[in-house]
Amino acid sequence: KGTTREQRALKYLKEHARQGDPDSVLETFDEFCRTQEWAMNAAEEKGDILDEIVRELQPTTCLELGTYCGYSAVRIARNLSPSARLITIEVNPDYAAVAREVVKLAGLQDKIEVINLDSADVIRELKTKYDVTKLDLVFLDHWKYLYIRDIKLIEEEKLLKKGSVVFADNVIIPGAPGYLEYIRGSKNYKSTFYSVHFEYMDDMKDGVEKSVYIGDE
Ligand SMILES: O=c1[nH]cnc2c(O)cc(-c3ccc(F)cc3)c(-c3ccc(F)cc3)c12
Ligand SMILES: [Mg+2]
Repeated sequence: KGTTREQRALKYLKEHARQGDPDSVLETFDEFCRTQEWAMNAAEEKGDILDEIVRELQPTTCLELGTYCGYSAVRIARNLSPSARLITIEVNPDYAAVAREVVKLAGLQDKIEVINLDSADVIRELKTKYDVTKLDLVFLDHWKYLYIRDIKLIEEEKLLKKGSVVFADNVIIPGAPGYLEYIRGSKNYKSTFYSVHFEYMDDMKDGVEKSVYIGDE
């Protein structure tokens, strides 16, 4: 079959979701993952916690590391205020291409910017090239070994302010070696762990970690 799983998911979304309706795109993607093929979306319990964070925080500037097909980008952006924006970084060009289509299908292309580059390179240029002053919300959902590298880089760039939230997926499966020790051991964060089901798998447990930045500006 010449198509990839991500292309098949996009095809399904284009055929079954309502254009311009983020909720429909998410519901349809969940249906695809439950009935056709599993995909690594921060969905269900993970998505519910993400929704809660966005609704409570009302972030103006959000950064997501690891776009994949754009599911969580749509999930975040659908709850953002009119002038708020999400920058999401995806190193894999095939995933980024699908994500851009999913974002367009949801009608959120004015709120979401998908960048097909390495996260470290973009983080270093957020202030100068991407017109960012501070990040209100960071969602870590890319490669487990990069969580600690990138959070340190974000701190180095002084991109966090008191109250900024760093939300990390997969801290149990597959785990984020070093990240949990680092963030829980840091005096600059107040962290909370949530035990959740692994996306679309009722018999597997994963974990997400919500860390509020309390350190110096
Ligand atoms: O890489 C991921 N990035 C962001 N979120 C992920 C997620 O929510 C789940 C998984 C995941 C998939 C299958 C499995 F059996 C266990 C875990 C992965 C992942 C991990 C290692 C891999 F080798 C390939 C995929 C990611
Ligand atoms: Mg994940």
